Amino acid sequence: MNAGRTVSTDAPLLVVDNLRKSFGAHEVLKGVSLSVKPSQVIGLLGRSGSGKSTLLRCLNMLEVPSGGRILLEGEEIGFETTSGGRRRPLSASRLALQRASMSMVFQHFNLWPHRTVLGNVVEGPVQVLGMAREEAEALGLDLLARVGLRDKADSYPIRLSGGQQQRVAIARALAMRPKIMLFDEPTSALDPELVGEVLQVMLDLAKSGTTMVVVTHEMSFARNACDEVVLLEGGQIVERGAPDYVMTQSENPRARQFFASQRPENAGGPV
Ligand SMILES: Nc1ncnc2c1ncn2[C@@H]1O[C@H](COP(=O)(O)OP(=O)(O)OP(=O)(O)O)[C@@H](O)[C@H]1O
Repeated sequence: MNAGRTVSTDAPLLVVDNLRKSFGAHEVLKGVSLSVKPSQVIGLLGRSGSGKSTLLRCLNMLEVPSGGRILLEGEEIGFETTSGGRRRPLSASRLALQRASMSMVFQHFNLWPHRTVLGNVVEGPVQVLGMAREEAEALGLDLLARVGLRDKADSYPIRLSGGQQQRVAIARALAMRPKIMLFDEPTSALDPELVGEVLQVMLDLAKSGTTMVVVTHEMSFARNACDEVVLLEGGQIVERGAPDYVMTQSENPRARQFFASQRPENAGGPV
């Protein structure tokens, strides 16, 4: 257990079962299985090209898996079973609702430049969830306060630093009231001096019980915020477990090699 939180012992919120993904002849995910419990924070680690982003993108169907299943609270993501027992892809509108329950924060924040910060945060709840604008704005202001940007509500993204823009993107993702937050290397496009403020927001979310799956190269964050880290290599999970164990005690040669290759200043200490 990390970040001073209690992870629920409930049934898994998310189950990934034998997930496969190929791009043409290139098999990128070769049967990945994992589960995420409510309030758990899972770190996906591994070398460049090991399949971390592809795995995350498959979770909410930004990439359609080639095989396997993903279940959120027992409901299959992206597919439904007809009354005749046939499995078929979900309609676009139902898929949009499922996606909303697994909000994603990307490396590049992609805020709408012509909308204010608050406008960026409220658009999803209004358009996708059908929330009344007034309610969405109240929620948006609360979430902006949570990421330390309440005073920027009326600013336009261009006036904000990269770190601030990424914090807006986190508020925007939270506004969908997701069951799980997915983070795809949320700090890797930032100047080094802006990384800490984003990691701190993520650490606060972790402490407050947000269920999170995080692809990261930030070893200190993985160590301090994650309940479990999963090491991917060549599209397969080669090690998993508590961060301290996986990062410093595992006897698995691939894990030892991977963590030995990480920069020392990135391998421990505060976020
Ligand atoms: N849309 C795509 N079409 C073809 N190949 C892809 C596509 N997306 C990813 N790949 C390939 O899948 C492999 C895994 O990529 P992925 O981005 O999942 O790795 P990663 O572990 O997240 O790497 P990084 O840390 O560099 O982001 C790579 O060889 C990549 O080129």
